[in-house]
Amino acid sequence: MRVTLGGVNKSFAANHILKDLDLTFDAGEFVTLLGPSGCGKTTTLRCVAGLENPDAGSITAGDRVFVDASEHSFLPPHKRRVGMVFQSYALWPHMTVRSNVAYPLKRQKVARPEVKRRVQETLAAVGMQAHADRYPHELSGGQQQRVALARGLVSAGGLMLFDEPLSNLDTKLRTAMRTEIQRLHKKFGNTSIYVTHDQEEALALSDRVVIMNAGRVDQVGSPETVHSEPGSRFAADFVGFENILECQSLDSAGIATLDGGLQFRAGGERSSPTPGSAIAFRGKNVRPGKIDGAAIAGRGVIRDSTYVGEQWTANLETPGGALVAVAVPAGGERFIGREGDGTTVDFGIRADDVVVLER
Ligand SMILES: Nc1ncnc2c1ncn2[C@@H]1O[C@H](COP(=O)(O)OP(=O)(O)OP(=O)(O)O)[C@@H](O)[C@H]1O
Repeated sequence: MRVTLGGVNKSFAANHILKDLDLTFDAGEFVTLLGPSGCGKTTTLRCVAGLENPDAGSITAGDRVFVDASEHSFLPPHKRRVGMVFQSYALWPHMTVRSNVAYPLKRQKVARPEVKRRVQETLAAVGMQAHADRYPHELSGGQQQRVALARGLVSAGGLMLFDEPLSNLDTKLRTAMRTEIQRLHKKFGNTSIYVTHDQEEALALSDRVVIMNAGRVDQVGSPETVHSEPGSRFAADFVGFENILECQSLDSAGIATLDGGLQFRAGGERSSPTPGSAIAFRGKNVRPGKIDGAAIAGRGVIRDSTYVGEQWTANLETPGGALVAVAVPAGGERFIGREGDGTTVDFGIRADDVVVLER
């Protein structure tokens, strides 16, 4: 089911939360809304579910109009046939697993034999049929989340909404449930809209990632694109580019002077800097020594070196006062761990590891 949001705006009192949101989700696609706390992800999801009513704009799903503010039309939530899974599971404590999953179908006035069949089928799909007669408090967190998934799936007429469903689970279970969500998404073929602030989760699950910033779409792209080619300073920072240096000036040969006096010589596949642009690179791409054909080459004093298990992190303080964050694998041949704070080292960054940010 194709879902389209056109010009969606939503305010709570004087706070303008969603600002002219245009988004399209293709049939059967898995799309994640990724962004920091408060950027409006949940509000977007709640507008699609019908739990909030946008002040302006429209939302359509397939050939159905969920809401069109200009026409004052609003389809109530239970008529949208949307499956929703919440962080808190939101299971009814006084109902068995079976009754929890059957609940949305009963609200839709589905005939009894069909309710029975669909509940059984869905509980089997999430591996919970053996626990059908238990109550939520008799289940582990992971099992409760499976029931919540089943309840969402049973009522999803082509559209599933997930609001940080894995946040309450421990790391190991979270990874297992991620695989499970992917498997169920493929099996049921719903369009899935998934909200998270966890970058790794978004990359692992999605066909496309929507990065949201303060109620607007900042960037939309494949997981690979948003990870390696962020479109803005905000997106770069959010997906973990530790270094974002402003381009202070540009000479006629196209060499940019960055914060702290570092120089950037454009090359490779990436575009050239322009005045007002910034340069971003990851700490793991800062290489030790003098690098042949480096786009950025410098020297810095190692500061703040910290061992964090798999790697060392540190800042390299350049003579011009810039701090360049580095992350190097622990136990390797590379600098930081061996040299330690206070040592001056050469470093370089290759052109292919640098992204030029125009906004
Ligand atoms: N019912 C409400 N009344 C007033 N303000 C609200 C309401 N719901 C959300 N907000 C505000 O809207 C903003 C966006 O909230 P929303 O829950 O959509 O963000 P989010 O991106 O999902 O963040 P989080 O990851 O923390 O859930 C926040 O500032 C929040 O306080």
